[in-house]
Amino acid sequence: MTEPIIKFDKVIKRFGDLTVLNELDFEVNPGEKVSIIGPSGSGKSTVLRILMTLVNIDGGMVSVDGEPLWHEKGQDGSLKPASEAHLRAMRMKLGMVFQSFNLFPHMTVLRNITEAPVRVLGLGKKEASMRARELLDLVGLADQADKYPHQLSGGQQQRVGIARALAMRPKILLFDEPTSALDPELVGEVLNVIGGLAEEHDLTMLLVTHEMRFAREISDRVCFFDQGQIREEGTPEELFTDPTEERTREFLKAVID
Ligand SMILES: Nc1ncnc2c1ncn2[C@@H]1O[C@H](COP(=O)(O)OP(=O)(O)OP(=O)(O)O)[C@@H](O)[C@H]1O
Repeated sequence: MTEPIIKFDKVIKRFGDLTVLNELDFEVNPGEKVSIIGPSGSGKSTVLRILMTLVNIDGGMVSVDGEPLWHEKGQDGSLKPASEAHLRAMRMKLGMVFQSFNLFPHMTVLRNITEAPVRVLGLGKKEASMRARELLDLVGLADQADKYPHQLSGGQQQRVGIARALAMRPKILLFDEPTSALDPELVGEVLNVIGGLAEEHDLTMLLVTHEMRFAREISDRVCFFDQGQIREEGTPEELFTDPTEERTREFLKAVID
């Protein structure tokens, strides 16, 4: 059996009195494209933030690529909280595309993409530029390398965000509502790029989205989150056409109608 590349085992996350993840069990297999859907506040983005090591967990265990993420083995073999060095090493396995692009405003498009590979991976500038240009080509922006983010549309900026995440060659790519900050007419171009990646790459993809039609098209599996747990999951066909849970039906009716 394939080992999951992402595994949440009874994970608890609280913010003060609010329990956001309530003993969450969740797995993603290598190469799988999984969408997380669900009502606002159900903990979807928190799952991504935990994976990016932006927020710590309060209980349970998260593993990425077979290794504990928030823990590491001490000399006596027991698990202790992860050191900064362990978190940094684990973070390299993941890339994230943010809702608000998060590009460096004072750097050109090319430099936005080469910066981390040069600084973090130690790539030569020439090689990093060559790879960045290939990635810009992949996202349809080969002719925008020397522009600054403010000279691009939101859709173009988000495509640079995708190229920038890919430049670090992550095993897993996370998308946090990648189109929700865009004007409606710019959503399609970003979804096309993500859809193309999903089709052509063996990259593992985990996507939090409100775009139901898109989740349906690109996902191998869709998970419906509710109150910090997976209420229902299945193939897009199963979940969207014939959900078994009343709560899933209500949610889909509200967002699709
Ligand atoms: N840093 C934080 N401090 C306090 N509360 C937080 C923090 N981050 C998230 N929360 C709360 O945790 C809950 C879950 O947040 P999360 O962003 O994971 O929800 P979501 O399902 O992604 O929602 P949405 O679809 O609205 O983005 C929300 O009630 C949110 O207000």
